[in-house]
Amino acid sequence: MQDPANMLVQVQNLSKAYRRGQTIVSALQDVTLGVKAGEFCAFVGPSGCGKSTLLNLIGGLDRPTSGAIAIENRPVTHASATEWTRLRRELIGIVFQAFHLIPGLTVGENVALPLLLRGERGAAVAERVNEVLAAVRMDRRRSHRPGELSGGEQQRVAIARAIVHRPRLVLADEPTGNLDSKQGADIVSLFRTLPQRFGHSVLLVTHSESAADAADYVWHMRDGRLVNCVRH
Ligand SMILES: Nc1ncnc2c1ncn2[C@@H]1O[C@H](COP(=O)(O)OP(=O)(O)OP(=O)(O)O)[C@@H](O)[C@H]1O
Repeated sequence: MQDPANMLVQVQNLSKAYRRGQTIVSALQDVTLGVKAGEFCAFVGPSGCGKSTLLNLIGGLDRPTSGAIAIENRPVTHASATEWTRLRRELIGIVFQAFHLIPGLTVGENVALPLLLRGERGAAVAERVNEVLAAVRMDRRRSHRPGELSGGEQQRVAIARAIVHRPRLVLADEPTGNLDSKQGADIVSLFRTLPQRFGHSVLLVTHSESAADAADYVWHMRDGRLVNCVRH
């Protein structure tokens, strides 16, 4: 058994069922796992096996049917929507397949948003935005709008936005799904190297074998369950 004190994320017997008309869909069944600070963990498995459901539960974007989640040893299973918003502002960054940048804002303004939402202002915001944009090699595009960037560049900006508030945990759901293989490999290498510099953990949901290969370990999922774990 792993020492709970070392765990950034602890998931215990987590299950999620959805009602679809008269039937109950069991999306996640009895999942237990722990993630340590700084670890890069990938989840792979066939479509519909519950990967996004698991990530959404850990990020508070959905609620479990049963089981428990703790982040930094804080029980968050029954956190309210407001508490989850605060937790995400403090501790969690999320990267989606579809980038979700705000088209009317510049790259710099998009990346600054999580800091502004926390009430931060002034030179410290500009400095931090510059630091993370440089880390994803997008500092020269600070004044561009998302529509002027390639998909890979937009995803690099989305990663900068996800780490700007120094989260302990970054959740990424199919972040290379809209990219060609070269851009995808670039994004995966950022997920590999950024934790070494910024110290966060990464949980990555992917269909890509090569993306999963970059992780410290890979959980294979099937029918809502974790079936085995491969360490690299
Ligand atoms: N909001 C919902 N309402 C009903 N069923 C849902 C809902 N969200 C997910 N499901 C079902 O739960 C199961 C797991 O879905 P999930 O999206 O977690 O799988 P996945 O492994 O991420 O799939 P993919 O690789 O295709 O994204 C699927 O059968 C899906 O149809």
